[in-house]
Amino acid sequence: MQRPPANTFNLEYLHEITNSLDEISKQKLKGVILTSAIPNIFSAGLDIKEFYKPDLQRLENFWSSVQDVFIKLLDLDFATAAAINGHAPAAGCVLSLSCEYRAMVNGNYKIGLNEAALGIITTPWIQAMMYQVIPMKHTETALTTAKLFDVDEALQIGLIDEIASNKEDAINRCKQYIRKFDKIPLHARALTKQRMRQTPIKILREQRDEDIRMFVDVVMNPSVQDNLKDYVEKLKNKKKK
Ligand SMILES: CC/C=C\C/C=C\C/C=C\C/C=C/C(=O)SCCNC(=O)CCNC(=O)[C@H](O)C(C)(C)COP(=O)(O)OP(=O)(O)OC[C@H]1O[C@@H](n2cnc3c(N)ncnc32)[C@H](O)[C@@H]1OP(=O)(O)O
Repeated sequence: MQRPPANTFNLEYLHEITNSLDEISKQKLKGVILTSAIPNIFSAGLDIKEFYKPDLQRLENFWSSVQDVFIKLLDLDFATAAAINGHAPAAGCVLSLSCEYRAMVNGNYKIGLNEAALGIITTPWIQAMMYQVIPMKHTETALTTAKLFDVDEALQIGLIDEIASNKEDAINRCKQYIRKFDKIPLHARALTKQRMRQTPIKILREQRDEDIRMFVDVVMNPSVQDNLKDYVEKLKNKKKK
């Protein structure tokens, strides 16, 4: 990913990712590694500008495009791994959860689902992605407290699989993970993976319209917009301090 300054997902970038995923799906790949070309930031999640004082039509398109990306990512036949070379809050974390394996570079980085701190809530399919990786009880506490884990905590709780010394090491560990499937028939691997992930995939496929409606309702709530205003201000003012 290379969308400076923070690899945030806006509508256009989501379309680019969808197109890339469509393109790679046609190829006979062994696996895919997601990483960032931006030092210290894997992805800062959704672009807050998309849902602070939004245009309604664009907001609906935006969430529908978020759904497209994650339906495709969760469903990829081949192995997926994330070399997390920096912060991965919110949708940055969700992106890594869509992969089967996560190696995170050691450093003063945070990963987790902090949506509640913005006054928004995680959708059921995102919750399912989290509790398929870490236990339900930890998921509930992490989501309700908007917990961002440091690298050691993330390993301890199982949110990441390994700690890497740098980006290259993280990518190598991802490659090693992908090589594990060299002798496994692709079809069996893909079907097993898709069955294991059927909860978020099913919710995404069968409740798309309802999910968009809930997203729009939550985001357009005046108190949520007030929270987002404060959050955007806080992000802007960080630099001035
Ligand atoms: C039933 C369900 C119904 C409804 C559901 C509702 C919602 C859907 C739920 C969940 C989906 C996911 C949501 C999200 O992803 S929301 C986004 C959350 N992201 C964050 O909170 C991260 C915010 N950013 C940071 O904390 C820091 O930037 C970070 C630690 C990542 C990096 O810090 P660093 O000091 O290295 O850089 P900064 O100077 O802070 O940032 C650089 C630059 O980037 C801008 N920035 C950062 N993050 C965002 C963002 N998410 N959106 C837009 N812009 C962002 C930041 O302002 C700086 O800009 P500039 O000053 O112009 O350089």
